Amino acid sequence: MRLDLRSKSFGTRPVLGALVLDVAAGERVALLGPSGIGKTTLARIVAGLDRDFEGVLEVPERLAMVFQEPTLLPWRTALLNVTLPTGADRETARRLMAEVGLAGREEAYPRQLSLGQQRRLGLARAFAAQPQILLMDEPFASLDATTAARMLDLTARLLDDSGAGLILVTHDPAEAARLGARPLMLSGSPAQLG
Ligand SMILES: Nc1ncnc2c1ncn2[C@@H]1O[C@H](COP(=O)(O)OP(=O)(O)OP(=O)(O)O)[C@@H](O)[C@H]1O
Repeated sequence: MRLDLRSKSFGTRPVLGALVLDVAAGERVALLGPSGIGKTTLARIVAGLDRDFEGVLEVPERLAMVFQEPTLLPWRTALLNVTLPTGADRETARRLMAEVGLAGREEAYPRQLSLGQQRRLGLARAFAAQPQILLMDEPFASLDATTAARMLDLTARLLDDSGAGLILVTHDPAEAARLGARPLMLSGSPAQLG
């Protein structure tokens, strides 16, 4: 994917200046930088969730996004939370649920799952979409250390198996290193990323 951003503002307030973000197929990059610098804004632009910017965006057909909040459908079972938004078949969904340690919980509703389990379900859903690029915005924040480490390991394995590229928004350079993601630092000045 490639984003040639000229500028991004919220109303009259400029948030991001000119930058180029270039991510080759299968490549993993991490967007790092201080709070408020615009990491989430940049990820939302790449995801197609924010089209109100000046610039040119080229993305592959299949993108998946994992947020800090799992954003599951509360009135659907865990299995349907994987199949419905992605179009994946039930077998694929079961296999991915098993890979993230949720075998046997297919018929559970999100509220019956712990936060860590909901996050893992969100991860299974993301990979069920067979993304060419996975976008993750602080996906390991507010998890206890053991759960976060487990999620990181799972993410690394699923990325290895699928060959998907990664754009990770994080505060933590160690997370980027664990996932083999090239660190890209957002700073206040015009940037060339990639
Ligand atoms: N919908 C919005 N409307 C107006 N301003 C916004 C909106 N979303 C973000 N901003 C502002 O844009 C700037 C960048 O926010 P963004 O969330 O992208 O930063 P971030 O680097 O991801 O921060 P953090 O690491 O704290 O999540 C901030 O000053 C924020 O207040």
